[in-house]
Amino acid sequence: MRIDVVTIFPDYLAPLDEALVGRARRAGLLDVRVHDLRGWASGVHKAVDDAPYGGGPGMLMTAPVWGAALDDVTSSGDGVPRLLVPTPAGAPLTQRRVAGWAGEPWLVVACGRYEGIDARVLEDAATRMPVEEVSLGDYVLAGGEVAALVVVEAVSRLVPGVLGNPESAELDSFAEGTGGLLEAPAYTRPETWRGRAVPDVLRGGNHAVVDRWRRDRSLERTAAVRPDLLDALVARHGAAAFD
Ligand SMILES: O=C(OCc1ccccc1)c1cn[nH]c1
Repeated sequence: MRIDVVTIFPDYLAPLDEALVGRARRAGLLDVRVHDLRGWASGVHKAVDDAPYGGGPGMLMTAPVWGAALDDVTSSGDGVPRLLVPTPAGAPLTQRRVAGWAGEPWLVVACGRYEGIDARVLEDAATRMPVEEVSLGDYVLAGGEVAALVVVEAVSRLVPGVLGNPESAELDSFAEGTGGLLEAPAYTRPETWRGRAVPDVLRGGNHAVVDRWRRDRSLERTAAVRPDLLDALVARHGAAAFD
């Protein structure tokens, strides 16, 4: 899979050289390319922003610069990429969307800064490729770079071969393996730590009992922390959601 990231702060994406994503890049499983948007800005100041029409605070990133950058980046590979744009105004990021993107051959992530990007950029891009605006949550960051790190990491770990043990992705919270519930509490050695013992059921060898115990803890935790997820499960499976 290829992932391109366009940003005015390329060094903000340095963490993609580290750990899981870094290893996958070096193993040739991921082709991640970071581009400095200013490479497509002209003039001595290489301006990428300007004041918003209609007034309002702050500055906007201009269409000519983003248009030129996206033209080059999205025509530099095989086929047509899916363009992802982190923004508070986007649709919520979910594991389901991440899983869909992990099946794509090529993603491009556009990192906004200031108050965002001139609306015509995404309108224009959408005439040539799929474009999705994505929100990490109902808060505002200073720019899209941190969100890009989240999206790249979430997608990368689902790319075949990237995770050492593919089963761990199946048992993530929100994944199908846990039936869309939150993960149960987990334990490792030592068996007792500061007077707290690992639950007996986990130290026995009975896998059916362990699975039941984990499911019950997942249901309890989901009911306590994310009743919305539980409601969705019940809506989908009825009482079987508690099996
Ligand atoms: O702040 C965010 O994106 C960066 C961004 C993009 C455009 C203008 C300002 C900031 C964000 C918040 N939740 N999800 C994404």
